[in-house]
Amino acid sequence: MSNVKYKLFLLRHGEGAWNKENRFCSWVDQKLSEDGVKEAQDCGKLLKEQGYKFDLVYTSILSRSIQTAWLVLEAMGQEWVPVVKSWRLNERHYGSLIGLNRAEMALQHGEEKVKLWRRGYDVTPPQIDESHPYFLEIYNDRRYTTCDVPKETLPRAESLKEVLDRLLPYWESTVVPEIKKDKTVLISAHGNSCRALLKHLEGISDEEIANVTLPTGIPVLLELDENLRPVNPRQLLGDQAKIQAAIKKVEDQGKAKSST
Ligand SMILES: O=C(OP(=O)(O)O)[C@H](O)COP(=O)(O)O
Repeated sequence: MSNVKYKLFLLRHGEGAWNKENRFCSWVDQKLSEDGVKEAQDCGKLLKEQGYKFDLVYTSILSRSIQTAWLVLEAMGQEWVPVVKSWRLNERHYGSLIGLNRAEMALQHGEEKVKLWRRGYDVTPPQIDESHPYFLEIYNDRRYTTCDVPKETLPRAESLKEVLDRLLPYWESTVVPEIKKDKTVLISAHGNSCRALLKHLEGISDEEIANVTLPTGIPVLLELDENLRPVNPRQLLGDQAKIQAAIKKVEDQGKAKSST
């Protein structure tokens, strides 16, 4: 359409080891699985075939989003494109749920409760504390001394709303000015940081955002007007039947099932 001024790409990283194991990964720094590497490479190939060219890539400071960005750029032959990282694009902090298996949680607490924890817009899970098995691994990691806030003030659990609250200042101050310089931007981030940004850009209601699911490794193209408002519906690029199956798989992760 004629009033499309900017193209923005959002991408949830390729599958990580804990996506496969159906565990809440969040701020634990899992690498991509073998399938996840392939998803990222396939994503890069698709974007290359379709002729897209990036000027700037933003990632979180979690390895799976950075690795995905590298693999996409490599497959596109655009390795030189600058990559900028911020904790503000990190996955939602799942608090004390980190490391737990979703299907087992559904067995213990019921599928509705797990759905609420996963998709309730303003629902913050219980905070992580020092007794949690992954607390030290997260908060003793040197990357969290490099953030634009003191380590002590970093979140200990977040709702999707709180993700948007920490992401929005970065979006406005850092990403938007680059887009307005006509740069084609790829944001290689996470299921929930991308959902938070989509909610903001598309004006999705608190209720409706619960029904938006992003599969791993599938680029989302947003066509925006000069005020960065979407002009056309978002496009998930690739084989639509496969994309629908991948969305269903993510939604089904919260169904009750014993992992033994
Ligand atoms: O780490 C996570 O997402 P990510 O794989 O996009 O980084 C979360 O565990 C996503 O879980 P959810 O789909 O239950 O919100």
